[in-house]
Amino acid sequence: MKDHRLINGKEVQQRLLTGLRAEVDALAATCPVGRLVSISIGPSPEVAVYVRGQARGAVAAGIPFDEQVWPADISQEEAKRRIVALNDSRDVAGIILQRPVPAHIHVRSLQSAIHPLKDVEGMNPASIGNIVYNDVALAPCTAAAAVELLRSTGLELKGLEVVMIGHSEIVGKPVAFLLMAEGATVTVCHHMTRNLAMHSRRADAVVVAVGKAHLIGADMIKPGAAVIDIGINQVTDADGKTRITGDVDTEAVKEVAGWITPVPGGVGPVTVAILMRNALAAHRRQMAAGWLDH
Ligand SMILES: NC(=O)C1=CN([C@@H]2O[C@H](COP(=O)(O)OP(=O)(O)OC[C@H]3O[C@@H](n4cnc5c(N)ncnc54)[C@H](OP(=O)(O)O)[C@@H]3O)[C@@H](O)[C@H]2O)C=CC1
Ligand SMILES: Nc1nc(=O)c2c([nH]1)NC[C@@H]1CN(c3ccc(C(=O)N[C@@H](CCC(=O)O)C(=O)O)cc3)C=[N+]21
Repeated sequence: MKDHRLINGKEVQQRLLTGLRAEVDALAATCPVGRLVSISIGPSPEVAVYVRGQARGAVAAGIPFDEQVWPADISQEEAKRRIVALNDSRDVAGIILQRPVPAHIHVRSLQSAIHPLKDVEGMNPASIGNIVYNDVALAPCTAAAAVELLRSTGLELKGLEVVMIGHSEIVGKPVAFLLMAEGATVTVCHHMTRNLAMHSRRADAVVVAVGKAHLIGADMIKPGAAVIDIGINQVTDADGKTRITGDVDTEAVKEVAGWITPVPGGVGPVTVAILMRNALAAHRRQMAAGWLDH
């Protein structure tokens, strides 16, 4: 039997991608969407899983996907030069720089080199700044995915008491800003928070992005609350097999929560769909700015 407490991220992904496909197809005759360029620097297994998902999502959305893997020993200057060339290419709709990058690369400097109109991850400081002004069309993908999943519960976001656990630049902070823009009351917790459970137990919705398996147990969640689990952790079972799990003890929390996103099959697939939505939004902004003939 289907468990209605478990939110199906794949279904949300498909719904988003189907809608995008219609919009992308409608543009094909007048001003077709350019390619989405994925940049990985050196090989990385974490990134490979994500990029595979992106390539599949791009096919479903009808957006050309250009997967580039730059040498692990590329210099900062050469990487920046290549990004600037992509900024200037008319047939590039968007650029995503996959993290992590090798230690000698200054990731923030490279993110700043991506033009804000092509910044599909919303990680350029100018893009992050837009979010503070409630201009949320190009928000960091994972943060936007968490909000989309919360929306899919049907809960009224206005006035919702949300606890965000984790305050990184790529996830926790943007989630807090996006939810504030929706009218939620947001508490942000992190590793210096004195009593995490005291905060999380009060919340109508808990969003978790920490990177610690089983951080959130059933005693930390108010009955009926929504739980959005962003964490990705590799764990080894008793039989020696490795698998991916989130930050939430899903089996236990599902007994008290009203809704919960599983890992895998929750936030991850929706993140991919949001990246495609951002690519289309970037394309439309370039059209509006007069960068493309149409
Ligand atoms: N599904 C997806 O699309 C994505 C998933 N992820 C996953 O989400 C997780 C978080 O990623 P990211 O934000 O980049 O990670 P970071 O390591 O940058 O941030 C982790 C955050 O958790 C906080 N924290 C650490 N320990 C605790 C604790 N015991 N209690 C409360 N807060 C704590 C840290 O606070 P402080 O800084 O104060 O130490 C920090 O703000 C990871 O598992 C990552 O793999 C990330 C990106 C995309
Ligand atoms: N600049 C940047 N932005 C990111 O957002 C970013 C990044 N770099 N580097 C790597 C991490 C990781 N990440 C994932 C997103 C989706 C899945 C995903 O779709 N996972 C599937 C599982 C896929 C499978 O196992 O084949 C799921 O959860 O169901 C996984 C991982 C984004 N990250």
